[in-house]
Amino acid sequence: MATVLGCIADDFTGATDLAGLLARSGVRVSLRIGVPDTPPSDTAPFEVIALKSRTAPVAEAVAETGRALDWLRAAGAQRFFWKYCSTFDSTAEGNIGPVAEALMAALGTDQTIYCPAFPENGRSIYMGNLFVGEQPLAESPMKDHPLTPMRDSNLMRLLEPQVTRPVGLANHLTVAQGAGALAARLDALARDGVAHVVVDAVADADLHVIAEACRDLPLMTGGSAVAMPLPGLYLRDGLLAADAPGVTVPALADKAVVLSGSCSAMTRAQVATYMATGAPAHQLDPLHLADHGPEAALAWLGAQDLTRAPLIYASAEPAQVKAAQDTLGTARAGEVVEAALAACATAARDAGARRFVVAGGETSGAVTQALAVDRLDIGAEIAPGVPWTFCQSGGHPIALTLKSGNFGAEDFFATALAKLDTP
Ligand SMILES: Nc1ncnc2c1ncn2[C@@H]1O[C@H](COP(=O)(O)OP(=O)(O)O)[C@@H](O)[C@H]1O
Ligand SMILES: O=C(O)[C@@H](O)C(=O)COP(=O)(O)O
Repeated sequence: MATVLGCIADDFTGATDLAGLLARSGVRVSLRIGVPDTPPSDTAPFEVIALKSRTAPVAEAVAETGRALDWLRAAGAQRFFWKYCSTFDSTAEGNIGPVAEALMAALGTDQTIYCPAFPENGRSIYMGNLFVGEQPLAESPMKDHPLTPMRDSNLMRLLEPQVTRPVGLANHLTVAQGAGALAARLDALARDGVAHVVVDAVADADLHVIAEACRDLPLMTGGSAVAMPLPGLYLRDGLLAADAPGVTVPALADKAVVLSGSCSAMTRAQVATYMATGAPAHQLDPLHLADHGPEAALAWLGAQDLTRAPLIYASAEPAQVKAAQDTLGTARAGEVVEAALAACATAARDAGARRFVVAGGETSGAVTQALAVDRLDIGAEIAPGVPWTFCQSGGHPIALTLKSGNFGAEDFFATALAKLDTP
């Protein structure tokens, strides 16, 4: 089926987040890991390409996104969505703005919108300022993010240094008046030459207004939530067949593994909660891994009953992470952990595991690559923004969930595994 909306996401967990919200509609969503080497075939109405471009050099991110755009156009898409983090993770150089401008140039469009709001996960925008729960972005834990510390909460000020053309705002007073008022505001801003429009949203109802007003723009940009109403609107517009088939959940053996490389506060709580259920667990120590490799972890895993879904985790308190980073360097500490979790993933698969719960964005990249997964079908959501996905690895059908560090409730791991049996 020709693709109706072509989406490009700047990281893997963000891509499954977007795909999961689109799949709430029941319409088939397909997610490609990286830009496919082959021309489009067996395409879905919603195609998402997951890139690992959030912190890549700007030129690299722009080039990779351009390749993704070309592939999605070949798949038939005429409308496009650029997905970045709901906390607007970026630096003064990019990559949100430069990629958006490059996409706009390629699509020949003079205006796009920016809406990272995700009310279900506590992200809202008012008068152009982004909030995480009740805290302005710059006062939230995101101020200390290791790669993209967010030290300003104002999206216009964050975006301005990243783009060459004027930035403006469509504020909540306009959005509250409905799609017609928002469309009129966007037109007025376009007449004034404003290319980049931040749009306020504090609730899902605002996202519906925005999607309604912007659904025919060549390019929309934002977090996952503003794309969520699009399938329903496209169905209404006749762009999508109502009987578009959903994803078929494969029959999977119940052997499972949980792999956690995220050190976020929420993931640490999820690790503790899962261990409290009595699940077998093994902690990775980056210093040990740097000297001896993952053999001890692999030996532990090899002795486990995979029907009990053992947990292997490196998740640690900030002081422990800092100690490992001080000794090994930040990059090396991350690499040894990611390599070990990747090795555990393939070992678990070879031992019969068919269900994988993975916590952490970088971790998800490492595990997905090790499992040589190139395409995911999107299934049921476990928590807002975290779906089960289905794919092939090593000739076997497997289920994989890639959880962003900040997402999910404390019982996420057990809930995820239970959900596969009760769709
Ligand atoms: N104990 C640890 N010490 C140092 N680095 C760690 C430790 N545990 C995990 N890491 C690394 O921290 C990074 C966590 O990033 P990521 O997987 O993206 O999680 P999140 O989504 O929470 O940001 C990974 O590179 C991981 O390998
Ligand atoms: O929009 C979001 O918050 C997520 O989809 C996302 O991008 C997550 O990134 P990580 O926290 O780095 O996994």
